[in-house]
Amino acid sequence: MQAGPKKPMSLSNTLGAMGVVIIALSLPAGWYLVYSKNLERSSAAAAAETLEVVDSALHMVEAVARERGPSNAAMGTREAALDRTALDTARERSDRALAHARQAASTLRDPSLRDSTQAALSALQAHLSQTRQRMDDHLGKATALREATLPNQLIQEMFVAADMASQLSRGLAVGTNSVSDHHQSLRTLVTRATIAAALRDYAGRMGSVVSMALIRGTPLTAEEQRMLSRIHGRSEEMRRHLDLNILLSTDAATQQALARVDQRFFKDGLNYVERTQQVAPVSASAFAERYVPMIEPIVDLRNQYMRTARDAAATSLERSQQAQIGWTLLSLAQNLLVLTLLWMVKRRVLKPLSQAAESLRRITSTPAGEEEDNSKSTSADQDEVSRLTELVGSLVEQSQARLQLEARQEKQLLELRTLVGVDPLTGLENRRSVELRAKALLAEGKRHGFEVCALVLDVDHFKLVNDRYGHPVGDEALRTLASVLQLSLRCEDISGRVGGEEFMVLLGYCPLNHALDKAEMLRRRVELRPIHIKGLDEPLFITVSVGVASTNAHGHQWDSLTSAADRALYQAKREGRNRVVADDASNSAAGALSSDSLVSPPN
Ligand SMILES: Nc1nc2c(ncn2[C@@H]2O[C@H](COP(=O)(O)OP(=O)(O)OP(=O)(O)O)[C@@H](O)[C@H]2O)c(=O)[nH]1
Repeated sequence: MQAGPKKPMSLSNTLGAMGVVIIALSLPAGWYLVYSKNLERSSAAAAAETLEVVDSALHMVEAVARERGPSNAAMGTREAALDRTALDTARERSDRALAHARQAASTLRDPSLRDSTQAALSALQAHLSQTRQRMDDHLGKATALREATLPNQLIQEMFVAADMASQLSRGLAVGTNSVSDHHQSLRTLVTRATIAAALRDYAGRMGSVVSMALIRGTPLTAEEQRMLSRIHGRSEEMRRHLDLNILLSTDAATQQALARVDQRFFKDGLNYVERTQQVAPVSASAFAERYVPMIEPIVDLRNQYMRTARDAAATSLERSQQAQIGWTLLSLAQNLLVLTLLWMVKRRVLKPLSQAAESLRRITSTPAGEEEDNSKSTSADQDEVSRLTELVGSLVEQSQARLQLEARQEKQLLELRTLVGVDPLTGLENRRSVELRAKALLAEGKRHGFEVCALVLDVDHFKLVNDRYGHPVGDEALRTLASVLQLSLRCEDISGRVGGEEFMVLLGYCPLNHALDKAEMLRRRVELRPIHIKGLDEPLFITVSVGVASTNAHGHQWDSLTSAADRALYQAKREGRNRVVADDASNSAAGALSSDSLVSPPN
């Protein structure tokens, strides 16, 4: 079987298909956009949450480092004078910080980071417990029985605990980096906060080393000297890093915090440690009292970094939430707009087009009985516009045919009217009709003995009207004259156009004096009737000359009566036009009759 020619799709269906394609393309694009914005938002949320965990870890690092001070003091105090209050408070603070860090770590989204953090926290807790137990055993012994080298070992173990806590916080900071790939500023801030926390630990270690010597009451050992210079070296390294940050930082609060660390720890604090070794020794608690406030600005700096990081994370989260909402709404609005546009085109363009095509189809449909033109395509094969175009084409064809038909009909009507005795220009009777009816009237007048008068009216200087204003204006003048006749005569009077600009009126049962009055009235009305011509400012006026003849003078014969009226008309023309003249014989007959006061007998 051979496949037929492919049918074009209707515009409505094309529009529908376009809508489906646009929506099908834009939905995944919109979805992808919203999805990627959602990823950014959850990445920002995860970064903000991880920051909290890092912050709690840094607090823990500090708490563990601070536990060393009371531990040192306790180990350097004689058994009898031992007051554990400060030590217990410091341990409780460390435990609280550890518990808080453990709780915060449980919220981490990355399971491997969460598990490794929990494991590191457990290890730290175990190490601390063990070290504390050994310390408590040591403190429980009488001073004389105490092992002399154990405090140093235990302080070393506390250093290990601090190292474990620092390592844990660095691991978390690295974890934060992976979460906040899109948040470069967060990464930098967390790294700096970690450095500050590490610096705080090193500063504390310096104090611990010096305190131990002060507690012992002996100068620093060679090992302690090496340890101090190592710590000093690391601290200076961090200082260089932080000084570099001063140059990079644009935040005034951070710059102030950095300047305070520089002044209080790197200048005052390190000088004090140096002096304490060389000049007269002080008590451990007096040293701690002066030294600890000098390292506090490092904690402030760390807090400042974390504060800035938290603010940046919150701003980033807020922005990404707004962006997600914005893009979701935009994507929805775009789809809605496309659908609305398509719907409007369908409703405002295609529907009226179809309705217009349907109306045209009804107008142009082949009348019943006639055969359909099979060469024309059917509506099902076409779209709305081609259908409408074809229908308009056939409507134009039909109108042209109709116009030709109307012209033919008008011509036929003209011929018909001439045949039935109507003058086509004025609508009055033509010469033939006037003559027929006049002869009937004359015959009746003759039989019943009544007088008939004939009036012949001729437009004066009509040739001039034609020559000056053109033939159409002349025609209009003739129509005006005809309307004056129609409005002025009785229905039983006979009137008609018998020549170019010549009209005739026959009045039955009419004596000559009445006929003359009537003729005068007609002449007057024509003279006064303005003819308004398009394009002319002033109206046109015409006059007529009227010739009148009576059967009383000429008998009831058509030829003799009309000849007499014609003669009277020529006389009126000769006498100057725009006047009514009765022929002499008619006047005489009327004169004789009026003197006799008699009605003329029938001929
Ligand atoms: N517009 C128009 N002119 C017509 C018609 N029939 C005759 N005429 C014109 O009427 C004019 C008659 O001119 P004339 O016979 O010279 O008479 P006139 O100019 O009226 O002069 P007088 O009768 O002597 O006053 C001619 O120019 C004819 O062409 C018609 O149906 N329409």
